[in-house]
Amino acid sequence: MRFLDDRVPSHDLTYDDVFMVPRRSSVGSRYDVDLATDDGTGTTIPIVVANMTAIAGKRMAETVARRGGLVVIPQDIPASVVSDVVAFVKTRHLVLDTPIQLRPDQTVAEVLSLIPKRSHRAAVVVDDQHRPVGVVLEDDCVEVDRFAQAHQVMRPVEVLVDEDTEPRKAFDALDDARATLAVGVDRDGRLVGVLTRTGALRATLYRPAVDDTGSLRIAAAVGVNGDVGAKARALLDAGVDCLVVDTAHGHQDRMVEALQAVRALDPPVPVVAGNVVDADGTRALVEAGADIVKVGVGPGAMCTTRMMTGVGRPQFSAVLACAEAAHDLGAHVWADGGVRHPRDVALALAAGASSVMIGSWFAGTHESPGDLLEDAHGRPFKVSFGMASARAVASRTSSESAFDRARKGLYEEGISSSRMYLEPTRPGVEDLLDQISAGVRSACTYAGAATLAELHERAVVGVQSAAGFHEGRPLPAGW
Ligand SMILES: NC(=O)C1=CN([C@@H]2O[C@H](COP(=O)(O)OP(=O)(O)OC[C@H]3O[C@@H](n4cnc5c(N)ncnc54)[C@H](OP(=O)(O)O)[C@@H]3O)[C@@H](O)[C@H]2O)C=CC1
Ligand SMILES: Nc1nc2c(ncn2[C@@H]2O[C@H](COP(=O)(O)O)[C@@H](O)[C@H]2O)c(=O)[nH]1
Ligand SMILES: [K+]
Repeated sequence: MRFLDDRVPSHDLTYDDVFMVPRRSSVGSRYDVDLATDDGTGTTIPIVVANMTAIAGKRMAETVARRGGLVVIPQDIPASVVSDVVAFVKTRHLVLDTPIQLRPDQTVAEVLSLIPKRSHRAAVVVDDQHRPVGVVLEDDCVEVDRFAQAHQVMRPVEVLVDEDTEPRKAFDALDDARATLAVGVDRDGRLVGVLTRTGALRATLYRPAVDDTGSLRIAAAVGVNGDVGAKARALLDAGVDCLVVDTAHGHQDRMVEALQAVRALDPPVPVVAGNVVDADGTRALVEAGADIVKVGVGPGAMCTTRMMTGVGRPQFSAVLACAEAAHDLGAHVWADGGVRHPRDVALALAAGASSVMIGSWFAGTHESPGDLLEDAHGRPFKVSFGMASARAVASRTSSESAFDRARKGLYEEGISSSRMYLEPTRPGVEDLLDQISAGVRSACTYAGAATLAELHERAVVGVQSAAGFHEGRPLPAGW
């Protein structure tokens, strides 16, 4: 990446401060761009979901890995639960989505509480042999007695496909039948998964992030406190594909010791560590054993660190400086936090990040772990909170004494409760991934890049005023 007309700015920059200029391109189509990363994580799109309890759970993990990204399970989750989550993700189908399954006698009240867990807004009713006997769509439950049972409201399975059916054939079958959901079964007729038309289309556009055995990939985080080696060992035994050693201030002795403990295990997976914002911090973590350095202090939507401490660095400059230092040592960086638009992802990649970590934006989706709530105007939202918020600290320290908990509770650097509204036209994380990958593919062709490495190499970035940023915003309601 270079700055436009080689004018290197004298101050640090955020994503909003910068823009990319188009360059002569020989990349004829946005579909010719390969979004795979080269950082050893095996991802085929440069998106990592942040290790935040309100965001990264098993449903998020399977959905994002199926589209080629990676989800980091937070450090606060008990090891036995992480083990279950990894086992769940590793057994997911690469094309079919995991449906909500109902017994025929489950009530409509239960159905309505479960359906919002899926952006396809449906559930499959199975018999005691696990064979599908019907499908319930949300519309089937309108003005129905809450104690009615699933078998009374379900509709017949309109499109039944073999689990190995080509996505395109499933798409055509759905189109012919004007049906919403194809139900996939194994050779014994037992339910394996479901597919919508959009799901079939996505199966042809994305490549899942899979391990050597063809199972979906997943990452998990450890903090820097306690027996880091033992915790990392447990995560490796559970089968995680990437270890993230995570703390607010990554450039500290305790992090270096934690990385040494992890390295002593000779982990067969990439090790990520952070967070830092400058070349010194990056070099310290790479020298202590990190393959990938996580960059960003303060840009996160739930983060109050900059307001509390004055510490941090505008994220575009932080990524640029850390990526340069990491590349010199043969390592990589993830740009962590502060992403609000697809353009921010493109700019972080242009600055040299191999992947971009997103948290809060994905909190407002069907796949985040929280319950779907509605505000007074009926707008759906989920509650999100920061990992250094009083709420997260209280849960992380629940086994400690009341005194220690109260003491730690004094140091909060995150928001404990925020509403993340679902975008009406993009309520699922896959809708957001579509939007982001479309934006990044397009950015690559504007830069004349067929890969992410070429984007970093070819990008020409200029610095703009607030008016410049403002001009780029769409004006759907005129002015
Ligand atoms: N990217 C960002 O800007 C930030 C991210 N976070 C996220 O919040 C989560 C919790 O992280 P964290 O608060 O580090 O908690 P951790 O549980 O990881 O503990 C951090 C350890 O580092 C010590 N420490 C020393 N200086 C600091 C400091 N300035 N801030 C925080 N800890 C410090 C703490 O000791 P003691 O408590 O005794 O001081 C504690 O032992 C992580 O997921 C982290 O990524 C949090 C803040 C900023
Ligand atoms: N200072 C804090 N930073 C936090 C907290 N919780 C998470 N984070 C950081 O934010 C990113 C995600 O950024 P987003 O803009 O996509 O939400 C995450 O990976 C952490 O580095 C917090 O409580 N305080
Ligand atoms: K912030």
